[in-house]
Amino acid sequence: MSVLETRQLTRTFGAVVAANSLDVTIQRGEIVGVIGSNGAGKTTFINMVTGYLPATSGDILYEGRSVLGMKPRQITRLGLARSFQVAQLFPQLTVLDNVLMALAAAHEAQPSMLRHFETAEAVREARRILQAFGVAHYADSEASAVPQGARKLVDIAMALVSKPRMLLLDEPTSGVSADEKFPLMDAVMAAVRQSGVTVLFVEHDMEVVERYVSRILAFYSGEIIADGPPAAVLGNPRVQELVVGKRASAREEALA
Ligand SMILES: Nc1ncnc2c1ncn2[C@@H]1O[C@H](COP(=O)(O)OP(=O)(O)OP(=O)(O)O)[C@@H](O)[C@H]1O
Repeated sequence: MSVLETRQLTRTFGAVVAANSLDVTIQRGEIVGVIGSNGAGKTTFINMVTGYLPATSGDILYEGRSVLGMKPRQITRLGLARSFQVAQLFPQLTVLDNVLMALAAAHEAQPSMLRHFETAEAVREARRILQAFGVAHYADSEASAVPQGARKLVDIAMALVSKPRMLLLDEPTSGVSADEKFPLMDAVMAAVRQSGVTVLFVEHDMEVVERYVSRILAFYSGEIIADGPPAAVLGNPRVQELVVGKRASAREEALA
């Protein structure tokens, strides 16, 4: 059985068709990269699948069950977690306390019960998670004082504490320096392999995509114009013209 399946999934914003009848099937254990130029519909797709944006029409099946119309929390509880383009940490709390909060949320604790998640066992589990992501040395630092790459890792670690079976990452390397991006992705992938979670991530950096994924979905103007192994998709002339080329020229313009 597939982990995720969308059927004719569509979202419009007025006259803009941000997702046009998307049929996507993701199998267990796949690591899938989603690429596309600005405005191609990547975030719209992730937001619909995770319940942050209602679909205009179509269906979304997670492990064979429709999650259409469910709230983000309900979808997370079913085992489909996500991280955001900007790390969603409580800046004044320490990194350890952020992970403890995520552990409490994963157990659906009420605020009055949060104290129960500061047990020696919970702290040990939180430290183990930080260790798995290579950021244990930041455990007692305030989240706002931690470098961007490490903050992103903590954010992704927090998405994994609920032990999801599928993880959606929106631009894990955005805002991260060139030096940090491969160590960050190595740490994420090591943790992902350990947990066996299926991953789909949006990524603008083709070097990152090529290195870490087994399959690419290329979006353009709300449609998927190519779907397959990295070499085939990145070598596809339409992808080169409409996705890779556009990104390269946008970068050149920005540098000019
Ligand atoms: N809330 C909204 N209201 C109106 N239009 C929207 C809204 N969200 C997205 N759109 C439009 O839908 C289209 C797809 O946008 P989306 O953000 O999904 O693209 P993207 O591929 O994630 O782009 P980026 O790489 O810039 O994040 C764009 O034309 C965008 O302007």
